[in-house]
Amino acid sequence: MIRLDQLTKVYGHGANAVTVLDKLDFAVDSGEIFAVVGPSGAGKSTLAQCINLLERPTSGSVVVNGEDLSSLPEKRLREARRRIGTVFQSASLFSRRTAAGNIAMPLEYLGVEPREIKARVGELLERVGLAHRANHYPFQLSGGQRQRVGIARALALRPSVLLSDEATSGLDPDTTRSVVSLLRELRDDLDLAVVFITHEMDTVLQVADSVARLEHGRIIESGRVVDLLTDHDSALGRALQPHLTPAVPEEGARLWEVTYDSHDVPHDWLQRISQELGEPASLLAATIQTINGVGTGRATVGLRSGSPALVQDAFARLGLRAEPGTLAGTGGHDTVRNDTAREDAPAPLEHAQ
Ligand SMILES: Nc1ncnc2c1ncn2[C@@H]1O[C@H](COP(=O)(O)OP(=O)(O)OP(=O)(O)O)[C@@H](O)[C@H]1O
Repeated sequence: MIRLDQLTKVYGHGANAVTVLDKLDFAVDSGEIFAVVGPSGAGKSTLAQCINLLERPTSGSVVVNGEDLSSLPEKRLREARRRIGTVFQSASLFSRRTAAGNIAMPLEYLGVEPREIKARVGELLERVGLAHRANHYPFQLSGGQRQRVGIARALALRPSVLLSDEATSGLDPDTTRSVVSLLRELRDDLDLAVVFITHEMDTVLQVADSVARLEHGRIIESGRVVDLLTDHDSALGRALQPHLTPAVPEEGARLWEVTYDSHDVPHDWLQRISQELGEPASLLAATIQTINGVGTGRATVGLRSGSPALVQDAFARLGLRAEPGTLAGTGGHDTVRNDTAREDAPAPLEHAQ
């Protein structure tokens, strides 16, 4: 497991000092994927460099399996760094080395026996599904395959922590899904603590067990993904939901924005709402998914019922929260970058597309 205690990074001195990371605290257990999301300039790259100790924190500590790595002298630090494997954006492979040659590099630096290197590299290629590409050079591999080589290289020294620094940024959606599913497999099979740094909200939902939002060097909200998604008051939970554009309801119907407000919502809730209110409920938009066995999501529903209190009570009895909606749609955002604008300024009805 990895723990950050009051991790702070200040660049510059005196009047020129800039606090880029400000007393960050979080812990990631073995077998857990913890995402850190944040807009450009939030401090994500600096955080990645402090976690793998390419940068020394100004204060605070990075503790891996109980040992404070940030206070180690340089020589011992080199050894301790092996406990953290890093996957970078675009894999950062050496173009003159084959896939196998890239994966072998950390082992070669350590002076591991060639026979042992060969066996370990073979095992790692197999592990990431690239045994048939061992002798291909990076330019002969797809973006997703290069990223798999990067992951295999990061695992070469059997780390207990895997740091993914924007590893899926720039990949197409299918490739992202396949890299994410590999990371989840590795989390389970190798019991890794994975720190997944990204600016892509969509990917967080696919990969993470927990998530923290970093802004201006501070964690402003964090929690288990499933808890955030079922917490109506969570800005991060809302930002994690895909954006929805509801269909236009039939005349006279009122829009309701419905969110899962409990871990225990029946699958047939729409039917039950219709039965309870004695009228058809039209589903105008919905994004519903199961995360760790818990149903989460949001929907836009059209209803003619007159009494808002009656409608809200009916939804509440099923573990759902209903608020009067607008045609501007519900939901979150593809990336962190644009969501402040959307949250602060929901489009009025007449501007709906
Ligand atoms: N060596 C440095 N000296 C001074 N300021 C720095 C240094 N490195 C980063 N910063 C500042 O720290 C802040 C955070 O930068 P960082 O690159 O960590 O953000 P980021 O979230 O990774 O952004 P992006 O997503 O755009 O890469 C920025 O304001 C940046 O200008």
